[in-house]
Amino acid sequence: MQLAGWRHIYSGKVRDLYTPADGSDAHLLVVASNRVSAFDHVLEPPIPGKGALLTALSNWWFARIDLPNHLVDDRAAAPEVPAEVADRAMLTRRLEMHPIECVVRGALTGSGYAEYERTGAVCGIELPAGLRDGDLLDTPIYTPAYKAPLGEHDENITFARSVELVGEDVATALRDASLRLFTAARDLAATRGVVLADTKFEFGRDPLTGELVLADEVLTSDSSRYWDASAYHDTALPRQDRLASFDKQIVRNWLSEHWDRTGEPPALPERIVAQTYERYRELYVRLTGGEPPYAPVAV
Ligand SMILES: N#Cc1c(N)ncnc1-c1cnn(Cc2cccc(F)c2)c1
Repeated sequence: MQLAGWRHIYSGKVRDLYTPADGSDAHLLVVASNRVSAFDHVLEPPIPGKGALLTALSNWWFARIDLPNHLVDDRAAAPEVPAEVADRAMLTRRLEMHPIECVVRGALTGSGYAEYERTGAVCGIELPAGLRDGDLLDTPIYTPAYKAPLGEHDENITFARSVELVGEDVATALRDASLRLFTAARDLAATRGVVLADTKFEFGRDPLTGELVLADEVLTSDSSRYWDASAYHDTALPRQDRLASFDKQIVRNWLSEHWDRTGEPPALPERIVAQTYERYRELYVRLTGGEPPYAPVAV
């Protein structure tokens, strides 16, 4: 997408990164698309309103986190944010990003559970035997990953390896901040009937002050797993329903019934698009207590 005053430099599955077209290097524009991904595929069509809703959720969390973050407050000294993306863009300070995905897990699932099944540990952290997919951990664990080159899969590493990569002081600060932020967010989500199972933070160093700065998006359902607490604790439900991702399960269930996982996935029907937006909206309302800033035009 062309944006006046900005040059596109990278597209992830669901977000796009821009640098100022005038060549200045103090800022970046992070634009959340309406794209949705599942099973490592970007799906069609986009979900109208998704980008704006997740940007609002990230901003809501940033405002409640007592750490310096990369959002630009004083926009007078920064390039203008184009109106067409204003509700789904973050104008940020450009940081020297640490090459670590700071993953914190309060429950064992996904790649963490797969590693546990193979080794009995995750990122070198030994866990009790007999844990099952989705089990809550007695205490959250920090399971960092080394950020692979853009577009490749990240590699789970031990804390000791993160020390080798970024030094003892930074590695310790990343771990301690990530565990503290996760625990606070998990406890807040629990009061809203939502289980925060895991999340991923990214941090950078401010080149002007040297301080540790929270970057990227925070605690969105693209960077985190959120489950409905009542379903999660209903042990009579099938496990897949107890661990249903708040926002993507509708899409995953429909694809499981309409795609054999070969070739490209079929386009989502309009009703699945509408139901999926409603799930994003329900998560936003449950967590924040307010309405999201944007509702797609009724079709
Ligand atoms: N945030 C931030 C940030 C910053 N404030 N300063 C320097 N670099 C980054 C930065 C670099 N990669 N990413 C991940 C990313 C985000 C959005 C879209 C993508 F495709 C990829 C973040």
